[in-house]
Amino acid sequence: MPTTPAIRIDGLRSRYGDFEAVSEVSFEVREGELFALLGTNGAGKTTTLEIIEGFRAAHAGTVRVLGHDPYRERRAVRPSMGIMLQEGGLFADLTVAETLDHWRGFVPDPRGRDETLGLVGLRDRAGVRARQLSGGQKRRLDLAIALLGRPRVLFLDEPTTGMDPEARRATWEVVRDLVAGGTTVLLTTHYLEEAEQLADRLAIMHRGRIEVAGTVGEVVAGHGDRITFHVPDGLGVAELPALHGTAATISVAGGRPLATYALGAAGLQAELYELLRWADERRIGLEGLQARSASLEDVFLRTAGGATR
Ligand SMILES: Nc1ncnc2c1ncn2[C@@H]1O[C@H](COP(=O)(O)OP(=O)(O)OP(=O)(O)O)[C@@H](O)[C@H]1O
Repeated sequence: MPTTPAIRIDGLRSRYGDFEAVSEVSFEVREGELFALLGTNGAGKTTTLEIIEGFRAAHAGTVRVLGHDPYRERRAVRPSMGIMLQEGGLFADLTVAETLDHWRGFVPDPRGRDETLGLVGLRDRAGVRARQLSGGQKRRLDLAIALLGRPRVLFLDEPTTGMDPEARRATWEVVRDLVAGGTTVLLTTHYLEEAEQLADRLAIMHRGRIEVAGTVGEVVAGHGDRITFHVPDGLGVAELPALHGTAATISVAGGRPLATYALGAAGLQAELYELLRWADERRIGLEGLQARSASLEDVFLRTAGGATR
């Protein structure tokens, strides 16, 4: 049975003066799913998020969070929302415990302080002042503040920026547990691996519009396969073969030229066979040879380059 989406955006537009930062954006976030909003710099993610959070009015279109207009019916919906601000809630001289105590005062029936610190792995930092925390620990304290009200809908704006890989993975576990417990999450991130790890569905924005949306599988489908290898020493780029008519593009990886074939319809097996036969006949070893499906990063880079338009 279809349920009402937790977030529904339809035909959203937003302008700064004459400049349209968000143009006709529509998407839904279902109750209990994690939806990732990705995009190039300046794509309009923050503007979209601020409108959904109720901080900014839309110029056109409809926005509903749990069935309410988050700007006009703020009081009805705000208690159900958790917003992870970018260090907005931290006071340099308050300890971690004092920071949470301060914010607990604004939330009806808040989550316990120790429980919240335990959730984000900051229990052993309770007595440390905010200004003495590392960048990643500050982000975890921002997350703790957002979780105090046991939100039904949680907004995470680049939640793991500044975290080391271990802290990032620990935060992903926290977020996974929240989603497993029924929390709806809208995430923005520049880390594509984060979206691949966490998102049930995602959208990629570019220049104010959503260019592609769906599950990771749906988004990468139709973007073909990739074959890559290091261009052998002494071989000119012009000497590389075209595989079923597709020429290699050259980038630099590890200080060496890397050949990439973005393949289409012929299929990976046939094109790989053609390449290996070519190399065999010339007794050339293909170092670092990889054959794989398109990744989210491939789709993102194509979107950023305008290739999907
Ligand atoms: N207050 C403002 N006044 C004028 N233009 C703005 C303002 N805020 C944002 N913009 C412009 O609107 C566009 C969208 O900005 P937004 O911050 O929403 O993008 P973003 O996707 O969050 O970018 P990033 O990933 O770089 O944070 C950009 O071109 C930006 O320069």
